Amino acid sequence: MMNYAASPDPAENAAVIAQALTTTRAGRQVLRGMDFTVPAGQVTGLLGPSGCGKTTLMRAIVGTQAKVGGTLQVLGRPAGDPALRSRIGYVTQAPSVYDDLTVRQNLDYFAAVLLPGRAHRTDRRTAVDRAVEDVDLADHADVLAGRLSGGQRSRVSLAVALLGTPELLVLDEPTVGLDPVLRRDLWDLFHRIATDRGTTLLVSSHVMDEAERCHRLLLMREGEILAEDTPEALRRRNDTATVEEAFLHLVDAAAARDRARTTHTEEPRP
Ligand SMILES: Nc1ncnc2c1ncn2[C@@H]1O[C@H](COP(=O)(O)OP(=O)(O)OP(=O)(O)O)[C@@H](O)[C@H]1O
Repeated sequence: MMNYAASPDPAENAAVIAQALTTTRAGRQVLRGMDFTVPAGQVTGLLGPSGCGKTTLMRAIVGTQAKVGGTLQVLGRPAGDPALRSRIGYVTQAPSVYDDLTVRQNLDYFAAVLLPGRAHRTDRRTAVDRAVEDVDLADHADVLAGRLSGGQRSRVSLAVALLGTPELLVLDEPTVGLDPVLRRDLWDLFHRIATDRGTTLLVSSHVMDEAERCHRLLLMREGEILAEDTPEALRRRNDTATVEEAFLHLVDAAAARDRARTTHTEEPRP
């Protein structure tokens, strides 16, 4: 079983602090009063079944989600504060790259937005070279993005997010559809980014074996936090061999509580 060292008190040095966080989408409550922290400089996994609200939560953190209630502090500022824009990298599920540009041209384009002007020419080139190396696409730098595999295109998106050397990197299911070797390589990259640069990573997934690769986990179900802890502590506390079993145990317990609550509410008065 993998164990990554994590600091003992995540709240002490938190990149994200949420209190009573709520939001609605299309009139439906999607986040239902969430309290959690994301420790700085670590890889935190956001795991939960499809539709539980992972993307919505990430959108709230990066400041693109409307109608967010409660308190949400990101890198010491309220979520959505314009000063946070250059400090956060966000990679959505759909790779945002231009198919008719090469990998390098895509990165040059985004680098020009981040670091405009002749004065930044050298910085732009350095940032693009480093991002291409980071995601291991140096051999494909001159290939059109439209001719890349799905995994390679996801890595171009990640390279774009790395260009601005963000303090917080929010990655929405970055390993979906990738083969096991690429998934392992990407997770190694996430850890290198956290260790070498002190970057905070929040990575969503619904693949439970990826949970074991995180320093810390936020387990979600139906817009609520089921558990927030290290993989090791979750296994130990639930007396299970894997995080997946711990998660299922917690889901069953939460479902039983919901059922009991419903039955109780429906009982006729004497
Ligand atoms: N654009 C939208 N308008 C209205 N409701 C939405 C929209 N996008 C998502 N929802 C609803 O919000 C809820 C949470 O969706 P969200 O995409 O955050 O879940 P998720 O956990 O990221 O799912 P997945 O793992 O499938 O990506 C779902 O019930 C979904 O139907």
